[in-house]
Amino acid sequence: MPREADELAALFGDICAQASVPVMEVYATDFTPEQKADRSPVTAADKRAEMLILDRLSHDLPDIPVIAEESYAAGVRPDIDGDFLLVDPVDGTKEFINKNGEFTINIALISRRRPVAGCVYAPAMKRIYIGGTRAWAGPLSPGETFDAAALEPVTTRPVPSGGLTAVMSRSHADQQTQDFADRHGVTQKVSAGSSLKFCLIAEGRADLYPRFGPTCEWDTGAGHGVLNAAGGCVSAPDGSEFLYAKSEQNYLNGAFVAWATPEPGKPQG
Ligand SMILES: Nc1ncnc2c1ncn2[C@@H]1O[C@H](COP(=O)(O)O)[C@@H](OP(=O)(O)O)[C@H]1O
Ligand SMILES: [Mg+2]
Repeated sequence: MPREADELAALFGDICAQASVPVMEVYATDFTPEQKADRSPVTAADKRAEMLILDRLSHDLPDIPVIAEESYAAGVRPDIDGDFLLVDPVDGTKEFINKNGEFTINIALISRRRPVAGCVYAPAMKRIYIGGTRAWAGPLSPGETFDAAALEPVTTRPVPSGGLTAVMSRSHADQQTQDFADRHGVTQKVSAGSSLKFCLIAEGRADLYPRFGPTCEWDTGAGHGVLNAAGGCVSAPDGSEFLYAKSEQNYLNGAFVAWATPEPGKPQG
């Protein structure tokens, strides 16, 4: 469904743009974070943006079930038996709370256990990424109308002769991740919050993103979709496929590595 994937990515862009309004309203206040049952933080922004996104999706794509971070935490668990949507209304909640701007709004479509369309929007950084058959990125201020025609195509970069740049979690970096980078020719390490890490590779500003700490499918689906469309891939550290729809393990991901190349660990010359 090539064209459809691009249309869906643009639809997700439009919905993320709209969802940025409540997110940035809360961001501008002295909000108080709460703790979820798993002790991870949540704010009014996550809840308000997720309600808006779910409203739009139920109207625009009524037949596709949705797994959304906050609803899932509250016990909403639709049966998945085919295509489904993943929603993370504020990925990088810690970055949101720390007010460093590195948080994103994420929507992805998963088909046959793989992302086929996605949008990652970083409203505080005023940048949006969408991916379907190809990937595009561009400036977008919170509350501005989304216009797919205003975006530029983005692609991953060939291996730089000076060594690889790895992008890693700002809040969840660990020794295993550092070791993987050191074993794979990384000469520069950059920290970033949220799904922006996939997007930095997608637009040719980094070469890999190793992640050994836990994430959930809604944290990765949209960024993974953008990266695939830009010419990269995501795999398990041993090179095996990184798949979605892991309902039996509560959509929890295992370790993965995002690469700038279409095959894991095979840098282009
Ligand atoms: N113990 C844990 N279990 C599941 N996911 C975790 C986790 N610790 C961190 N994460 C995930 O890592 C994401 C943040 O990644 P990063 O540190 O790269 O920005 C979080 O997204 P949220 O901020 O949406 O909760 C959260 O889902
Ligand atoms: Mg998240």
